[in-house]
Amino acid sequence: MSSQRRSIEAVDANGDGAMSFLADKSAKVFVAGHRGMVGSAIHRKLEALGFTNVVVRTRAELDLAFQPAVEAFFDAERPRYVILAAGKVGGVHASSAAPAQYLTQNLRITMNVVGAAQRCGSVRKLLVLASSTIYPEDAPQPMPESALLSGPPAAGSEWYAIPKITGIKMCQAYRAEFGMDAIVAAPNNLYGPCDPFPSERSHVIPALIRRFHHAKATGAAEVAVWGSGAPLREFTHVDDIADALVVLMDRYSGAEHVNVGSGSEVSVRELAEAVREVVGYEGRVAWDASRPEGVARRLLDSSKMRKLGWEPKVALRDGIKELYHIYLRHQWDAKIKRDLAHA
Ligand SMILES: NC(=O)C1=CN([C@@H]2O[C@H](COP(=O)(O)OP(=O)(O)OC[C@H]3O[C@@H](n4cnc5c(N)ncnc54)[C@H](OP(=O)(O)O)[C@@H]3O)[C@@H](O)[C@H]2O)C=CC1
Ligand SMILES: C[C@H]1O[C@H](OP(=O)(O)OP(=O)(O)OC[C@H]2O[C@@H](n3cnc4c(=O)[nH]c(N)nc43)[C@H](O)[C@@H]2O)[C@@H](O)[C@@H](O)C1=O
Repeated sequence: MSSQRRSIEAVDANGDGAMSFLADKSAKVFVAGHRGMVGSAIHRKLEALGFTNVVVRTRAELDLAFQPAVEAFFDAERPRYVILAAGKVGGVHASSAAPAQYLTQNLRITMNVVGAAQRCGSVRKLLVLASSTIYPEDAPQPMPESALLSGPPAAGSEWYAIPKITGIKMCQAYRAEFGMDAIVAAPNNLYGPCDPFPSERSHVIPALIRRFHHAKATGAAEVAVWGSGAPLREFTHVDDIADALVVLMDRYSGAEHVNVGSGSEVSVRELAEAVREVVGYEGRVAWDASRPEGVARRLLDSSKMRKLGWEPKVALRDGIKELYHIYLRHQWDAKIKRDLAHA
């Protein structure tokens, strides 16, 4: 069967005769974190697929770190499916700069959502987002799912990685004790629309787009990029992740988490060169060794995800071009707002 055909066909994933996710488009689906990069991509994807009852809440409406509110929400809404894409997320510098917030916010959100989903009794399937940072720095590359807990996560990333590992273990525990169909996806570095562009805490791609654009606009002779340029990373576009999450919701039911990565690895140096070219900046790149370098390599073994019929579609350069256009549109909108305010 072709992967295209598999990707649109609804199957009985659990083998229990219950309707599959893709055949259940009028069921209530709660997407937690729908304004974020992953949450907005899955929200768009579900709407495009024809899901008619997707429930969302902003953080102001529902603080997922506050247990009584989360339980009241689940009791009132009684969703059939839940995708947990909310959390405190940031680039290489962010979690070590705010370790208490990363550890406690992410633990609270995961515990509250998984716990309330089980307690309310309506949830047929729950998907939690982990991350490739769960693996030890010396894991074999590409990293298989079995490398989990074969050593501690990289120093500095533990504040973010430990709640992610806890999420995997919670899903396994709830599956074992309550028979809950709780699954976990572990993506590698993601990029795409709704990845914020601010400076210090952002991920590398929006940070570089912003910096190269500013240098081009001001005629700066060089742009500083963090570290040595040597680290290797695997980037996956969020629209591809949204496809993968739908495949998992529809076809996967197992205690082990599932890696999701594009399989295309680039060095930070190659990435910076690609962003420089897309933006059209003609100056120099200067490597700033005083800024965080991150782990040397982080490539996922995504063969399990591929076997489920998922293939990434967005090439990195196309994704960077799309993001640069979004950035330019934001700049233009901001300029119009400023001009109107002063008119
Ligand atoms: N980005 C990446 O490269 C990767 C991400 N992941 C995982 O994917 C998931 C989504 O990440 P991503 O989309 O990038 O993150 P974003 O920061 O883009 O989005 C996270 C969302 O969670 C919401 N949120 C945070 N705290 C709360 C809270 N207390 N109550 C309600 N909502 C809250 C945020 O709301 P608000 O906008 O109001 O702050 C935001 O909408 C996370 O679990 C992350 O760990 C995994 C691998 C890589
Ligand atoms: C899977 C995992 O992915 C993310 O982990 P990360 O790889 O640390 O992400 P990053 O985008 O911050 O850095 C990637 C590389 O890029 C280099 N780099 C150069 N110049 C800048 C720069 O200006 N900013 C940033 N942030 N990095 C830079 C930086 O030194 C590093 O080598 C987590 O945020 C997390 O969300 C997650 O789950």
